[in-house]
Amino acid sequence: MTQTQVQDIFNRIAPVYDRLNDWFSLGQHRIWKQMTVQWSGAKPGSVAIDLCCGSGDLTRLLARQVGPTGQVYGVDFSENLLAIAKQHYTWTPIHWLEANVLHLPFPDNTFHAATMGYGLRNVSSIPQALQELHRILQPGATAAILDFHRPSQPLLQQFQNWYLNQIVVPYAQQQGLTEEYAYILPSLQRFPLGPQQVTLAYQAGFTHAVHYPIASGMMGVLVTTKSVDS
Ligand SMILES: C/C(=C\Cc1cc(O)c2ccccc2c1O)CCC[C@H](C)CCC[C@H](C)CCCC(C)C
Ligand SMILES: C[S@@+](CC[C@H](N)C(=O)[O-])C[C@H]1O[C@@H](n2cnc3c(N)ncnc32)[C@H](O)[C@@H]1O
Repeated sequence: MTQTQVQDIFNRIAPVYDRLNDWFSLGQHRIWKQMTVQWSGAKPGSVAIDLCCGSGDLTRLLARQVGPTGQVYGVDFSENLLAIAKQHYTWTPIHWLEANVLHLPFPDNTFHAATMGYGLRNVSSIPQALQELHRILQPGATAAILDFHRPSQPLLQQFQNWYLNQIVVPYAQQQGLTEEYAYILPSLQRFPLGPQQVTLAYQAGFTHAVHYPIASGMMGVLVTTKSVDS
């Protein structure tokens, strides 16, 4: 799928994106995103960035974590999802940026922490995204990258496939978004498993990387740190 096709998918689902995420995950995605913020190591006063921020719910959790003395940037190339993100008020001002995370307009070694929620599986080049992420992080900084994951247990794999095909897609079809949500399962099947994500992080220059399966292995968080000697 090309970058433009991905951009079009998210521009089209923008009006229902948050609501369907809450429904389909029974609200659990908010917990998964809070876990991601915790794993990023962001703390009060940090200068942090949320890549592929979409409608900004993870970005707002990051802003709450860094507090009024910190700074947060939310970056996405979906104009329609960013428009939704900008509608929300937050105590900590968030800098919203419409940009491609493969070509970020930030100097090297800028950020104390980074998050990415359900973005890595959707970029056109995972290695390039990880290299750009490594470049903008300060030495010693950590990124936490949340996405789908394929559970190792066959029964859970069958449940995940069934849920996506028999619950998610049919309901999305009622919203006229069949193609958009039918994209999830094949994108998940192409997505590297945890150990492969760790290898990709090391190849991008990170010196520490761990993948944590969550939600019975149906989701996962890659936590990776840039060397203090970078
Ligand atoms: C927030 C979530 C998914 C974000 C998301 C990511 C994508 O790449 C998409 C691509 C195309 C359309 C939409 C998305 C998209 O919304 C995770 C929660 C939403 C999921 C659709 C629900 C998946 C649920 C698990 C497979 C099983 C959960 C079982 C339990 C009932 C919680
Ligand atoms: C599934 S949404 C995730 C949104 C949000 N992070 C969340 O956790 O709900 C994936 C987002 O990645 C964005 N995206 C995909 N590739 C991108 C790229 N190369 N540059 C910027 N944004 C990108 C899409 O526009 C979309 O908003």
